[in-house]
Amino acid sequence: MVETGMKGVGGSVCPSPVGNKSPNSGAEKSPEEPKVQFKQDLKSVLVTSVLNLEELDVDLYRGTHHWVPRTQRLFGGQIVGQALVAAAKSVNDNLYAHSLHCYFVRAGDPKVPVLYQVERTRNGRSFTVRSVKAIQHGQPILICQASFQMIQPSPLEHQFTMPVVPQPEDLSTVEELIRIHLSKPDLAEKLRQGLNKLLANEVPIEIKPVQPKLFSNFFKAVPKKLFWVRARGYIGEGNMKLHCCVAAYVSDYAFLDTALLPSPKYRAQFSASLDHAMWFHTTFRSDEWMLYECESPWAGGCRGLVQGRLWRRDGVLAVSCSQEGVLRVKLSKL
Ligand SMILES: CC(C)(COP(=O)(O)OP(=O)(O)OC[C@H]1O[C@@H](n2cnc3c(N)ncnc32)[C@H](O)[C@@H]1OP(=O)(O)O)[C@@H](O)C(=O)NCCC(=O)NCCSC(=O)CCC(=O)O
Repeated sequence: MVETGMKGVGGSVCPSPVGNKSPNSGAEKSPEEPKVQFKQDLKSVLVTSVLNLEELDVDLYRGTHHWVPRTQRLFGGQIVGQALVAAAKSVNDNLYAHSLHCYFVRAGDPKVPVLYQVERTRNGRSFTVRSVKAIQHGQPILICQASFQMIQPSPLEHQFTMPVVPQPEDLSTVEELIRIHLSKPDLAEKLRQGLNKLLANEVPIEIKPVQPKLFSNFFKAVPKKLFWVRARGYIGEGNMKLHCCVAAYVSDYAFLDTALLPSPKYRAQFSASLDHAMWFHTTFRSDEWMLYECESPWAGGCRGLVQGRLWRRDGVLAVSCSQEGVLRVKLSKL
């Protein structure tokens, strides 16, 4: 088990009802991840800092920020991840998050920490529910309900099939793709500045787009994108509660802009997630590559709906997500 310093977010791996049976096991085996030395040495900042909440009182925690988006409002994934950490601290070790539902009701202020107040809504025989309020300046910025369940195997099991895509070893990271763009001598200066800003970002997530073209948002496309994603640094096996909190962080990144893909002539003037829901199906490692399959079935009324699936690379559906966001757009000059 990983030593996280996170009381209550420890525990063993969750053998969930959907189980650990890999659709790919016994058939084609995924190539083993090469042991990259720095990844083993460098513990994920998500574990050491972002999700390492300070306990102020019973069911009251304080969280600080690591990376703040250029919008200068707190990253939604950080707030959801921290809220889930706070909720998980108040449940028994034999209970695992299976879902959460959140509303982002105010922009988070990066200048001050966030307080997380947990209400023990109900303890049941199988299911336990917690409500968490994330507070800044005396007012809620996020309300979150998280539900936990004890391990209950069931004969009822099915899942969709994971899309067939190139393996992460055969794809470039976002940073590598940006450097390729930057090496082009005819690159517009404004775009160069924007790309350099992106490179300077210290997002604790690594991404390898399956369709790199779509990440530039210049091409009209169906509202669907796929990318491999993992937390930067080492987290390790064994702490499933922590991996769920990291997945909550990761799942909000580059999610909502899936709704912009069919309309490349517009760019978002104001975009923010309004709500976020997640369902955790089985065990996974958030510091290992997972395929994020994002699609947007609908956009309208200055809002976009996005749905996502996080696949383990052995073909197991690990997490499902949904989000609606506000999207106020203007004609793009590029
Ligand atoms: C969504 C809102 C903004 C609610 O919208 P409201 O319109 O009620 O709020 P508001 O404060 O009155 O307005 C917010 C901004 O929208 C503008 N605005 C409001 N109504 C408008 C209208 N009808 N037409 C044009 N603009 C309008 C306001 O002028 C203001 O712009 P100005 O600001 O220019 O004055 C709020 O609930 C909120 O901030 N929630 C938190 C959302 C959030 O932070 N989510 C997580 C981060 S998002 C994220 O992490 C995604 C990450 C990713 O995609 O990678």
